[in-house]
Amino acid sequence: MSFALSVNLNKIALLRNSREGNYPNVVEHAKSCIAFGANGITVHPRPDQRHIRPGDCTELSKLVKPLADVEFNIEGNPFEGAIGSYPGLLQIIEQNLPDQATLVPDQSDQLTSDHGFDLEKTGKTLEPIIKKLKDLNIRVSLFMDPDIKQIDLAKAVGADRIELYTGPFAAAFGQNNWQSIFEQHANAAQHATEIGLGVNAGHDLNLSNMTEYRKLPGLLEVSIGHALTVESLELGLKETMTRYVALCK
Ligand SMILES: CC(=O)[C@@H](O)[C@H](O)COP(=O)(O)O
Ligand SMILES: NCC(=O)COP(=O)(O)O
Repeated sequence: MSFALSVNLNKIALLRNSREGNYPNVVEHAKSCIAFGANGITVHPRPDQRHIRPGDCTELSKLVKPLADVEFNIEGNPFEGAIGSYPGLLQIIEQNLPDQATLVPDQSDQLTSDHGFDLEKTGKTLEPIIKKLKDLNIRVSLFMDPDIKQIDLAKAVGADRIELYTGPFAAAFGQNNWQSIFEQHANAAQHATEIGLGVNAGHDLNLSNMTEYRKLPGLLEVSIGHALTVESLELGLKETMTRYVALCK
């Protein structure tokens, strides 16, 4: 059992954006996360630019792409076009050529991601987008609920990987029904692996619930941001990263 840890920097950018200036510095923070063992850096720009901005993607891409063993992952809604100074997710991806693009079916005004794709509705529109990204040598992952039928459709539209949406697991963790939710995720992950899809996971994972989620069969990568940022307030970034790196082994 060993999988990659990609650190999501949205919340570092959110803190920076609360004032003028560049403090905390997102790129310096990325360097520290990498020095403490991160295998990847994730960003999820949104049209309101409340956290990660297009310029951050450029700077982070410059930092991460020359590093052989660290990946850059850009997440977001591919159907979001340009709004004001926001150029749209696909343009950001095409300009920065990340190792991985994780496509997420958010509404533009969503507080955070809260569901996977319904590919019966959006599969046909996604298919050419996925092909275009893959032609640019970008690995494409789709944000999905643990639903076998939908996962089959993810394979059919050409995705390389799925990212299982772990919000409901995280919300249930420690209560009576978390094991049954984990079971659903394990079945979905097993099935995805069997049909040739890689399995990533993310949303509200933390040091506590990762002690169980790390057992997911075939898990290749977790992306973690919100809790990791909060935990580092108490533990410090180095200790927090050290604990995550140990959980990912
Ligand atoms: C797809 C996903 O689960 C994450 O990207 C998460 O939504 C972080 O985004 P925010 O930081 O905007 O909440
Ligand atoms: N893809 C999930 C992600 O990047 C981080 O989500 P969260 O830990 O901020 O909830």
